[in-house]
Amino acid sequence: MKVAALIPAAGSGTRLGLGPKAFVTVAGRSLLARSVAALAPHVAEVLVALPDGHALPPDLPARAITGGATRQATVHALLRATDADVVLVHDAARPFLPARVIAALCQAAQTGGAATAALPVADTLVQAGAAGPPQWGHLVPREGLWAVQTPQAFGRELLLRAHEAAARAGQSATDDAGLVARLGHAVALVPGDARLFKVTTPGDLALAQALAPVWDAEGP
Ligand SMILES: Nc1ccn([C@@H]2O[C@H](COP(=O)(O)OP(=O)(O)OP(=O)(O)O)[C@@H](O)[C@H]2O)c(=O)n1
Ligand SMILES: C[C@](O)(CO)[C@H](O)COP(=O)(O)O
Repeated sequence: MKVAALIPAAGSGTRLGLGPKAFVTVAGRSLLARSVAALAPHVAEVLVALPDGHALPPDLPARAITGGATRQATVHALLRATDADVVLVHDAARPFLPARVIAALCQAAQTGGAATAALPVADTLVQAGAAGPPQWGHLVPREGLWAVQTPQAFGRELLLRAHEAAARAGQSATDDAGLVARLGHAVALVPGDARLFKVTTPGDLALAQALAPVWDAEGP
């Protein structure tokens, strides 16, 4: 059973404001390098999608393709560039990836075909009111709600079928598990980790910079 890691790293990092986010460094190592290093020991190959005109740093154990205009298009291109049986799709923007989560996802995907890291929601959730400055609209019951992370793991053929169905229907999604669920296929929710937060804003980068010394000392 060949397992490949597919790393969408072709985003422009608009919300962070520091250019292509994959190359932003935390404690001397890029977000991309951190994600590749976490995944490489667990898979047969690592495939990275980069922004057009960018090359993979020479020392990374991975090969690269050019990504698409959206994360969904990027993952679709990654799927077409590998012959693996199982794929682990992981955002380069989530640099702190525990080995425990990788192992659990691979197991869940081999058992049921589709799985995602996720965490039960721990905050009170509110839907903001209509127009104007954000105000309390109404409470969203959090019981049974999970926040979806990556990695997400799938049989490659299943995920490719989900992407092709979405492309035919002109449907978009912010992740891959949602596309598979839209086919009616079960997706296991595998307990993720608070450290698997996505570096999206300057505040997230500050958090990553504070965590990196602890993470680098204890290892994944
Ligand atoms: N066309 C795109 C857009 C996003 N991504 C990747 O998808 C992951 C999650 O996306 P996000 O955190 O939104 O990254 P950006 O799109 O770069 O951020 P922003 O939306 O702020 O521009 C990132 O690893 C990003 O590189 C990608 O490969 N191709
Ligand atoms: C895939 C993802 O990380 C799951 O939570 C998330 O949907 C990515 O969203 P983004 O806006 O592309 O960062």
